[in-house]
Amino acid sequence: MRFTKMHGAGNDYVYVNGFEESLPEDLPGLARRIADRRFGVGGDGLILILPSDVGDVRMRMFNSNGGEAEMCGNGIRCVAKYTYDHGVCRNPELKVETLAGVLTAYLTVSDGLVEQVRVNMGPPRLAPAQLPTTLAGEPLADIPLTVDGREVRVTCVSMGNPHCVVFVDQATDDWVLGLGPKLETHEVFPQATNVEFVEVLSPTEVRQRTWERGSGETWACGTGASAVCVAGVLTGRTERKILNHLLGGDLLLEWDGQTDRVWMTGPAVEVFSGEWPC
Ligand SMILES: N[C@@H](CCC[C@H](N)C(=O)O)C(=O)O
Repeated sequence: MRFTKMHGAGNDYVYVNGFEESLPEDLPGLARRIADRRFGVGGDGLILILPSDVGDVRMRMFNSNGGEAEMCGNGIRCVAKYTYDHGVCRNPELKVETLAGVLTAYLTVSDGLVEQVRVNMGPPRLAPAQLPTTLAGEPLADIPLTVDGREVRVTCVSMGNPHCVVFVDQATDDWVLGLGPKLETHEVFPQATNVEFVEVLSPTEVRQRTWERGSGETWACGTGASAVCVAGVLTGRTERKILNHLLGGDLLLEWDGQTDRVWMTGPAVEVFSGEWPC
C-alpha cells in the first residue's frame, strides 16, 4: 500500500489515497501500527482520502491510538494539497466530506503547487450536548473544574470535535503533560476531549500547546487553534482575528461575527512517500 507522509505546522499524519490503494479492513489497527514512531512510519495518526457522494473527496482520520475523530484541521489542509498536487481533483475550491460535515478548502497555488490552504471550518458549536460535556452553561466560558485536586478554568468549544481550552500564564510541561491527559479523560467529557493550553501574548496573538485526544502532545492542532480563537472572544481575551503560534508553526484564525464561520489559514507540506506492507 502506497502512502505519503505530510504535515501541517508539524502535526504529521500518514496519508493514503483510497482512490488508488486498497485498504485493509482493520483501519484502527492499521492506524496504530503505521503511526508508531519506532516500529512504523511514524505520525500523529492516519488519514484516508476517499471518494465522496457529497463532496469532491471524503476524509477519514484516525488518531495514533486507532480512534476515529470527526475532523482534523491540519489534516484537511494536507488532504486539499494532496488532492490538487496529485491530480485527484484539480478544483482550487475543494469540498471535503468529514464526520463534522462538508467543509470547503481554498487553495493558494504557486508555480503549479499548493502553498497555503484557507479552510472554512464552519460555526463553533457551543451547547454542552454538542461537545459533549456534562458541564452546564452556554457558552461554557471560564468554567471552574477540579482536576487532580486542582481548580482550573475551562472554555469548551466544539469544532465538530471536542476542545477544552485552558488559558495559562505559561504553557509548561506541568500543564501540558501533567494535566493534559487528566483533562482528556475527565469524567465531564464522556467522549474525551482535546485540550489546548494557551498564553495570550496580545489581543491578536497567542501561543498554544496541545494535548490531543488519542494522540498525546502534538506540535499543532487546526481544530484546536480554531477553538482557541473562539474561546479568546468568548472570554474577552482576544479579538476575532488572531495569529496562533504553535510548536510546529503558525496558523491564522478568524471567527467572522457576521457569518459565525471560523476561518483557518496555514501551510500543508508533503514530506516523503513510501510503501507499507499490508
Ligand atoms: N490534529 C487535528 C485534530 C485530530 C483529531 C483529534 N485528536 C480528535 O480526536 O478530535 C487537527 O489539526 O485538528
